[in-house]
Amino acid sequence: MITVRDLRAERGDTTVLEGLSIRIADGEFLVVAGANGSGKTTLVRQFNGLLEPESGSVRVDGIDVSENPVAARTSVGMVFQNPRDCFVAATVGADVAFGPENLGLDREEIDRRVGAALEAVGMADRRGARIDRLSGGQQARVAIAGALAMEPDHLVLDEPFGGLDHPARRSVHRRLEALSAAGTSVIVVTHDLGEVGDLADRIAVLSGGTVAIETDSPADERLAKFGVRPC
Ligand SMILES: Nc1ncnc2c1ncn2[C@@H]1O[C@H](COP(=O)(O)OP(=O)(O)OP(=O)(O)O)[C@@H](O)[C@H]1O
Repeated sequence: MITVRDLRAERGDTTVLEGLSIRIADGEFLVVAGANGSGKTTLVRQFNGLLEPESGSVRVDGIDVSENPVAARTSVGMVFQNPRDCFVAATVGADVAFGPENLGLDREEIDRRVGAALEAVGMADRRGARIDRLSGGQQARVAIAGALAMEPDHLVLDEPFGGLDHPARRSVHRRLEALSAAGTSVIVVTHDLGEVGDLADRIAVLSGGTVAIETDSPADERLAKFGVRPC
């Protein structure tokens, strides 16, 4: 469970979020939507301590993120908008294996996780490929595979599907759906609901620094008023 209470967050000298509270249950598939600049990235980066609240609290599985960011980073996996900055190895397989290796898992388990994660993003046949020779969309898929291979309790994806073609998107969506059904909370940030809206248990729309509306339907007519494209 991720619990945000009365969060106030600033970027530079601007207050981006104020009085924001939300609970994300284990196994919930939550879409965080809202117009550009509404604070979606600012919110989710609090979940693993990349940003800290000015006031209020963020707790992951009962542990305050400010007090124990290491615990939060272990249990909250995150895929960023610009994956290019996040690669740590030269080849696809080595990069996806990096996280599981740091968890101290044995080689067999690491291989299983890397194989399953690359399969989920349609890159199983590119394990030995050099990352700097991949297209932007392929790099985005490797970044998603890296987070999947960690098998975190909570998985946050911030605008992850932009560069992905339709088969890759569908495959990743299926994997996210399965993870959520198995108890992982999945949080997807977007301003364009597309197909992901149909997967969501809940869509939370940020506006005015807080959660302006919550709905379980991507067809909810109120969404358009907040700069969210329904499909
Ligand atoms: N490093 C920064 N320094 C100052 N202001 C920032 C910084 N990063 C973001 N902001 C501002 O904070 C506000 C919220 O940004 P944030 O990235 O959280 O919004 P978002 O909803 O994720 O936007 P988008 O849909 O464009 O990705 C914006 O007004 C933005 O200009």
